[in-house]
Amino acid sequence: MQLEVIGVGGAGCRIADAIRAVEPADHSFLTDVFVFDTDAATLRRTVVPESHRHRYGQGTGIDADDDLERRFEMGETHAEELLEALAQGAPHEADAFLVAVGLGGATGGGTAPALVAALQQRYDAPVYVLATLPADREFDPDADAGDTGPHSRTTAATGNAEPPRPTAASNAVATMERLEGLASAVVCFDNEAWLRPGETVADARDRCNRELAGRVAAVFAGGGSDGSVAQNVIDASDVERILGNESAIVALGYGDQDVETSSSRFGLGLLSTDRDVETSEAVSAVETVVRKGTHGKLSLECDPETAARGLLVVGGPPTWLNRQAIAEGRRALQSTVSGNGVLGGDAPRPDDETVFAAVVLAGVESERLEELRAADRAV
Ligand SMILES: Nc1nc2c(ncn2[C@@H]2O[C@H](COP(=O)(O)OP(=O)(O)OP(=O)(O)O)[C@@H](O)[C@H]2O)c(=O)[nH]1
Repeated sequence: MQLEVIGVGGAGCRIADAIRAVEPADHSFLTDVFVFDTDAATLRRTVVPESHRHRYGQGTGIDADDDLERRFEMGETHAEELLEALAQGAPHEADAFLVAVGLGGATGGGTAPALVAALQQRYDAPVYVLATLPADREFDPDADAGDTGPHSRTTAATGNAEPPRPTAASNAVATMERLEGLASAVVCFDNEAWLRPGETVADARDRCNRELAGRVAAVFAGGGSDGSVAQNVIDASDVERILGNESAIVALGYGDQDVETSSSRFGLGLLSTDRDVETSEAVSAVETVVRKGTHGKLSLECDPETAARGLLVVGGPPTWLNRQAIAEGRRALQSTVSGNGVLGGDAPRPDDETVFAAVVLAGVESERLEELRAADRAV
């Protein structure tokens, strides 16, 4: 499918950049990647072409004000301008939009609701939101036991200082509420669960963004590449069926395993040939990655059994994609989620040396969102 990615605010721009970086050369799935921010420096740091960067809101005074309510108004004022900026690309060719944003701040969280509403109105394609949730240590001085000292925002590892964001939980909750009923679905990535003890978001963000971008690519870039055809292509309408159009909360799972795809007849790598793959090892690899994808670390911690719908994409070198094992993986996912809407597909990647499973759990219930609401109420 063809996805149009729009990053808004600091986190959104960096995540959009990271998604662009993982687009496989032999399998493009992005119509365009745009980055929007009030901050020129953030835009400059992306590798997105200048034609696809847009600075907005300067000179209004609001860009210097971090009050989220005022930023919601600013979002509404500028939504049309942002849609116009998309005309530098080919938004009409997109099967879906993905608006990436870090919840907790004012810029991205303030702009995303109006931008999502405007995109929904202008285009027929679904508009998904990819949202990071703030970590406790950003707004709660006592949260991270691994900190280097009381109320410290500097880690011993890198010294990456960050100003606290006392309103991060409240901002995240307020933006989530606004997105309800506007976004087709909200894919969440919880920074709290992905930061290591003592790390700040600034320390961890490149690693987190790579992780998230890899999951996004694995889901949205389904299908074959380099002339190899998937047995079961996951297309835009499959993704739409699973993500829905009712602002479902979505968690992404991922598991992979390196596999040997060639063998050397003389032991020195002089004559390397495609290796025969035993059925049992292919089955075992698929089983392993599906298990990791479903029960390993999710982008948002939740009980997979609360999911209303699920999607499984298994990819890798074609000889490793055992059809029966993939079908069995889909059945296993079906028996895990509570609803009965589960789809599965394969993504042959002849040049890869990794078998992977990407899992989408849609309509999940997550305690983390409840924790953020509680933190908001406690302010
Ligand atoms: N995963 C991830 N999270 C990030 C990143 N940068 C920031 N965040 C998170 O996103 C939240 C919002 O940060 P930004 O995106 O920089 O904020 P903004 O939308 O530009 O808004 P302001 O800085 O308040 O103007 C933070 O509270 C962090 O939780 C990033 O690169 N990756």
